[in-house]
Amino acid sequence: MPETTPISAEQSYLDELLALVDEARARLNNRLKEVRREADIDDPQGLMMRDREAQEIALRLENFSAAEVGLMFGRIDVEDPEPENPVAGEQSGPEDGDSVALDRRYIGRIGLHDNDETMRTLLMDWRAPQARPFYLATTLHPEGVHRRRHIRTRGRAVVGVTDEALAAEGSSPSGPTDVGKEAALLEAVTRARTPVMRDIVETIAAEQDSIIRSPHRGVLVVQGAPGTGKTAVALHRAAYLLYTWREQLARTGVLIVGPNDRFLRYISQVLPSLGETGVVLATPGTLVPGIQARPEHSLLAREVKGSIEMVPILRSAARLFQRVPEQPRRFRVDGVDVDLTPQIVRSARTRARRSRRSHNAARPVFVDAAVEQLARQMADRLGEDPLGGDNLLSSTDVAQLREELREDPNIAGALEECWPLLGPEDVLTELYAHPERAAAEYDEETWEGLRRAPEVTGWTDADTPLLDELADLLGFVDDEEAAAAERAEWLETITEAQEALDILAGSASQDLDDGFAPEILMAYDVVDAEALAARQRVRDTRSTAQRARADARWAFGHVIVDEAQELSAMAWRMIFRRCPNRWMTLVGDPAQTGNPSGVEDWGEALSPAVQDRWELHELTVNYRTPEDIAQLAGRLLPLVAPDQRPAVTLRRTGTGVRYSRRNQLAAAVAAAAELAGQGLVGVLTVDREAILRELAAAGLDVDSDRLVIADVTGAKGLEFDEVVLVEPADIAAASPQGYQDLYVALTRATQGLSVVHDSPLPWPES
Ligand SMILES: Nc1ncnc2c1ncn2[C@@H]1O[C@H](COP(=O)(O)OP(=O)(O)OP(=O)(O)O)[C@@H](O)[C@H]1O
Repeated sequence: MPETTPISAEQSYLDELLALVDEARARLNNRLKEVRREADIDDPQGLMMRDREAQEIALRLENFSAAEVGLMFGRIDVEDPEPENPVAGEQSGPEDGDSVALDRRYIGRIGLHDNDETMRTLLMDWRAPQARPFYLATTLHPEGVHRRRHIRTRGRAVVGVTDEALAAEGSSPSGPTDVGKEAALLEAVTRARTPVMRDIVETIAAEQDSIIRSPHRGVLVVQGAPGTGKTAVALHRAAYLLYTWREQLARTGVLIVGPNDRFLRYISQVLPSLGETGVVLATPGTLVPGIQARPEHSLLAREVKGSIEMVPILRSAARLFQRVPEQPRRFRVDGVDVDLTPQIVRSARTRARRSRRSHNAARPVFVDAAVEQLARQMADRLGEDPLGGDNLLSSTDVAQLREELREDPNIAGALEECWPLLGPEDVLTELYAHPERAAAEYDEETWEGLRRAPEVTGWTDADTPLLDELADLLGFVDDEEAAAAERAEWLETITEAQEALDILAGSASQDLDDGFAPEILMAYDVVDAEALAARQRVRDTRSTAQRARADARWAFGHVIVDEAQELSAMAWRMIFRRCPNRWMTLVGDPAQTGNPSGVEDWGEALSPAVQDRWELHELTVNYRTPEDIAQLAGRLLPLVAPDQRPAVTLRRTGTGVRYSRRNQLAAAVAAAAELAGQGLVGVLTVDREAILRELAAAGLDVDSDRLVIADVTGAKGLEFDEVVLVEPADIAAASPQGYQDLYVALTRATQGLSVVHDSPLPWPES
């Protein structure tokens, strides 16, 4: 009999768990095959249910695959009066001598139960409340944990265990603390980086855990220096909330907003639960359905368009479409002249504006008021009593006149010119063509920020919040109209389906004549137009995330914003519109604000939406940058955030800070790649295109996914093993937020930093 070691014991346990996973996976695969076989095209309802089931199974299979690596990573023996898995022979007692029962809990990426009727927990999901002591226990505050074990695995093999004695067993508060945790942590933070972020479930720190599991149902702001785990915490909180509030959030969805597409790709696979159907990942530029925004490069445009001043400017831009003609216009209706006078339009406009409805919703008020006055004018002319008595027309006659006026296309056209049905893009296009009209009270610089050459089309991410604001200001076409449109679309679909079937039926006989096997099932054999249309409809039964993404007015159950310091006042309004319940987690660092209209002060940014009803949490430990690089970045702190204290750096050393001349760039990048090995190199510069060309010409593989060449905006929130910083003085000088950008650039490296420059270094001497 080979001797049982802790590693072999844990290996047997892991084997048991993996067998369960394999079994569950086989069952799911079989069920998936069955579901696909059972699909009955004639039963739209059944089809929908099966589609859903297939989707769910696929998701669970994915979750199993994602959780398989590092399935279990920890174990605690913790005091529990009713242990589910009692620790055999260990009824150790505290000092007062009472015996205390211990429960052995294995902690992992997912939860697993025994298959029998006991449903005994074999593996505790890290998000379960009972797993929490694993993260919180320290020698000083053991939280009832007597022993904690960190289990390291590679593939399906256990490769190491580290034990810590926390309470009892002779541990003393003066003894070494958290050694196992530190070993696991050091291994995690020094690991080579890949283009996608890893989860931190094995080593979540207590200060991070309290944010992840915070029961706060309002706005939670998480602030911390670069590398303190803000992104990690935000994503793990999303996973935790999805686990804890599954029902509610599956229906309402969770929105996660990040600064750019590369960042969204970087975080998209951190946790399997983020792949759930209720999670929408978006940048502020993609939040308005149907708009594909490109980045806004003009600093002035970003500053002007992000400012809260845009609210009155947009309002007046929309009002400019509510026009009063200078001259009366005469129309002939039923042989009678009617004059649409400036007074009539002005008074109808006042009535509509006073209704306090949005522009489009107030349009019927405007039309009714104008028609009413035109009808009165017409009645005066038609029904005038030659003897000077009361008007001869009855109220029914006047009502009739109103209808005639309303249906007269010339009058309808004239009223449409005075108060048109508007879309956000109409108004913004007009505003950018003539900013001096709507922003008459502002200066030339503001107009410059708004103006756009007529040949430019499409929108930037600074325009998206304005389009969203306008959608609110103008109002959506009213719901009844929307329902009518949907009905019309539905009928059209049925007609199209019938036509498609007719064509199919025609070509099928052709095909059969051409010698096609008669047993090939033709669409018209199995489905008629109604059923086909119905099928399309059930196919359109989209997931929560799909529906939320397509609906500009979707109210998400929870909203998470990463790099929240980048949001302008207008972007905040857009985000808050999507979260009427104000249950949000906002993570960011004002010292890294690159957007000239971004956040300098949380209170100022949030007060318009929540006053002072928000909670601030701070993260204090930097897990990313080695000490030498952190110290260099720290020299900028007095310039970018004088009130902020630098984070405690977890890592003492990396590969160091190196300096070289500008003409040595290619060599510096090659050396960085050598040092990074399998890891990532980030080249950060103000001129991405030029550097890309230069490095390609020097023979470097610029297409490699291990080499990222980016400006600072494109590197926000990301990290690289080695960073090559090109001409830091240029970054500092490129914008009013140049030092903030430089601070971001200096804090991206997990191992080493290479500074390539001819210009003097822009940071203060130490
Ligand atoms: N408890 C932890 N255990 C192991 N690694 C951690 C832990 N917390 C954070 N990290 C790692 O530290 C790195 C930095 O984390 P993250 O990107 O979340 O920081 P951040 O505060 O968002 O940084 P920035 O402000 O630069 O965007 C990541 O690689 C993350 O996985």
